[in-house]
Amino acid sequence: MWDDTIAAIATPLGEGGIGIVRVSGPEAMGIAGRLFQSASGANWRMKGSHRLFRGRVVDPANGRLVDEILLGVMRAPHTYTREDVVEFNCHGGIVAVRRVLELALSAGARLAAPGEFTRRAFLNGRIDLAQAEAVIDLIRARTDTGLEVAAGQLTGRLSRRVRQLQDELLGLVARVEASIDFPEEDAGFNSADDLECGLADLIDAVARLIRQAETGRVYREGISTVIAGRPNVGKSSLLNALLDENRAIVTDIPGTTRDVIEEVLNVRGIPLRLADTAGLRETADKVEKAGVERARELLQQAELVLLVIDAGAGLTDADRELIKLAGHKKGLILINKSDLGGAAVITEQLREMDSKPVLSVSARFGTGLEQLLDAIGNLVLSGAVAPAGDLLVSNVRHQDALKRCLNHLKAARLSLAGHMPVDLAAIDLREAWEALGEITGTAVSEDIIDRIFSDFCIGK
Ligand SMILES: Nc1nc2c(c(=O)[nH]1)N(C=O)[C@@H](CNc1ccc(C(=O)N[C@@H](CCC(=O)O)C(=O)O)cc1)CN2
Ligand SMILES: Nc1nc2c(ncn2[C@@H]2O[C@H](COP(=O)(O)OP(=O)(O)OP(=O)(O)O)[C@@H](O)[C@H]2O)c(=O)[nH]1
Ligand SMILES: [Mg+2]
Repeated sequence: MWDDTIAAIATPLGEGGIGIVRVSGPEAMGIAGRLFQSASGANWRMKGSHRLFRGRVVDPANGRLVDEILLGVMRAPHTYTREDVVEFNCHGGIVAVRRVLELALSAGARLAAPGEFTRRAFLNGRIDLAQAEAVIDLIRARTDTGLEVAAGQLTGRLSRRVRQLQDELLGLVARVEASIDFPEEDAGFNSADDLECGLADLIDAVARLIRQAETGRVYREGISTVIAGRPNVGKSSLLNALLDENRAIVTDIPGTTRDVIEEVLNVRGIPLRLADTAGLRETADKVEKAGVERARELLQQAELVLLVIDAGAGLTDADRELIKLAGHKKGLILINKSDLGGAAVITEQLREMDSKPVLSVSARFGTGLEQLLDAIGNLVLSGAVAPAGDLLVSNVRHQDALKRCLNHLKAARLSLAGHMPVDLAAIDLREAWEALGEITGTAVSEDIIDRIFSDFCIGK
């Protein structure tokens, strides 16, 4: 437990219905006592936990009324942080909420660091590290599916599975170590076979989680997608049609888009991070040139490319070059303006080039867009081994720990199969166990904890 008390604004700054200042720590009740006057006059400090009291916040320095509020009172240990917590539910607005925070700070609280409430929940043992990370994933989720994956991890689903694997692993370690201590009793082949079986099962289980992790990551982080192509082919029109709003400027003048325009689109539960870019061409215009450079960079970085071709213009040499440029990338070729005709010829020409899957669309008339969304979903989740409702590892840090775990398990299997000294296998199994512990936070450095929580927002 900590001896200091932290405070922060827990709601977004701006005009809103309610704004909350949250205070946690041993002095939380004392601070509320100095600032809050209950409307009923009753002594709120004596009345149970998890209650709301109506009253006002008064500046103790001058006795001036600051706001009429509801005070939430939650007593340790059954709180978010496991410490005493009070929440000032103020009228939403920048001034009232800031003033109440300032008063809490002058009454003895310290401004909370990003993620510090959740960090205390972790360090005080209410949640483990994977659950703490799920809190931020939940806040950042951009689709229902992303939310579902995060919410599952918040309830400790992933943590339970990891602990289960750790237990099985400890069982194996115990048996291996027993054979070190009493080698003569372990002469029988059966127990060695048993051990290898148990190890093989564990390897399968961990490998499965790793295979599914890619799907989890996609739901959590989304897919960076670039809409690229020659000028005037209808890239911005396509962005607008997909978003169903006039987000980007569309004109019939080639070179209209200069800056990158980014929006997130929910495609079958996957957050598609779409970037509309400047049409790719050589140009003397300084501004357009800068835009073209950014477009090229994005084309290199993006995970998915939607390469747009103008059906009315036919397949040009510049199109062919772009197709080659994007050759190694995951993506689709979209023949836009299919309402003008000519798409069939281009499709045939593209088939000869043996490039990416081809779809005909018309951004202007909205045709082919459903097929486009399906194709993107299939492409992104191709090889997906799990539906979203399954337990999915979605965090790269967890994925990385699982991979190291798997490597140690395989090393242990090798040394057992090669009849190496069993101590070697025991060491690898222990390290595999520790790699799993990094996920739940039982074996993790202060550095990693710092890095995880510094990514949170203030007040969480
Ligand atoms: N006003 C408010 N809303 C909020 C939060 C909050 O802290 N305050 N939360 C967070 O920011 C989230 C809710 N999460 C929470 C999780 C656990 C506990 C808690 O008190 N847990 C106790 C059990 C309390 C009980 O049921 O008696 C415990 O686990 O011991 C509170 C909030 C979202 N909404
Ligand atoms: N007939 C037809 N015209 C379209 C279609 N999509 C876009 N256009 C027209 O094509 C022109 C260019 O559209 P934009 O969306 O600005 O093209 P762009 O690729 O973003 O162009 P730059 O930003 O200059 O690279 C506009 O006049 C659009 O109305 C379509 O599906 N059919
Ligand atoms: Mg454009």
